[in-house]
Amino acid sequence: MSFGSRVQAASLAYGPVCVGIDPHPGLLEQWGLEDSIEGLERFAATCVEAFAGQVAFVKPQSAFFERFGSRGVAVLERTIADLRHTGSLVVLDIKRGDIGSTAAAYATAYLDEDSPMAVDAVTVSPYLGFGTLTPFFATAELNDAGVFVLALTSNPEAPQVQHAVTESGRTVAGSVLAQLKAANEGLEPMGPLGAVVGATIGETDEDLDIGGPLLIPGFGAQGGGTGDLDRLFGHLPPERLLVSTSRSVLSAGPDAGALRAAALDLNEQLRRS
Ligand SMILES: O=C(O)c1cc(=O)[nH]c(=O)n1[C@@H]1O[C@H](COP(=O)(O)O)[C@@H](O)[C@H]1O
Repeated sequence: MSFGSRVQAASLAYGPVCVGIDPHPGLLEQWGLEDSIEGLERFAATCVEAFAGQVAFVKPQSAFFERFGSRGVAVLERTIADLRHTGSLVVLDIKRGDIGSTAAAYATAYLDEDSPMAVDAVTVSPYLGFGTLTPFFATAELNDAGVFVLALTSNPEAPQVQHAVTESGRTVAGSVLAQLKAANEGLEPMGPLGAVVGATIGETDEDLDIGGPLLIPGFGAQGGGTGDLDRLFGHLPPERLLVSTSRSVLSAGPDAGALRAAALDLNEQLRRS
């Protein structure tokens, strides 16, 4: 089943919420856990218990695992294995991007089903040139996986690069979005190539109708709300929108039931709005 079909099915079944698994030092403390490998293991296992098969999308943030070295990466690997094929799609947040030959190695590491770290989709950065992402797209296609390309990110520093105007007269973000749209063209119910567009970007004239999924961070802790979602994305099919939030759901922990309830409540709220 294509990634686009899987996104549509998961979103229709559960709603648009993508819960970020970000074992942030502040959250570990809030959950009464040590900022240690044992704390990380407990945090990740609780997230699996709370969210696996309960929400459409989960997005582990690799950085918070990598900071514990190889043992942290081993926890990430186990977390991915426990989350996959439960009904929830795993979007691994790695924001990788490099020259083509190295990009091919990253693509194999995360999108080849034979890899121990294989996931349903990854986040990538286009700032070495959109063409360097080709190995990610090719490996995704072979494995029915997806790729989310940074376009209009949620952080306040983003416009400096993303709003810059290119030789074509388009902005950098507009150029990324246009290339994704061209690559997704004709694919139903949507193509496998997504864009990252923050809920916090304010107004935009860019064409967000790329024929693929949008990963929408910045909802909750970074200030994005339902009004922003309606204004920016209300014209798009809802099953293409992955509303990503980490801290605002995770702060309901450490009880797995309370975490699950927070995610399900948010899905209800977004479905109604
Ligand atoms: O790709 C992302 O998920 C992402 C893109 C972006 O533009 N902004 C952004 O905050 N993120 C990630 O989304 C998560 C934000 O978490 P909260 O602000 O706690 O909801 C972090 O893991 C960020 O790395």
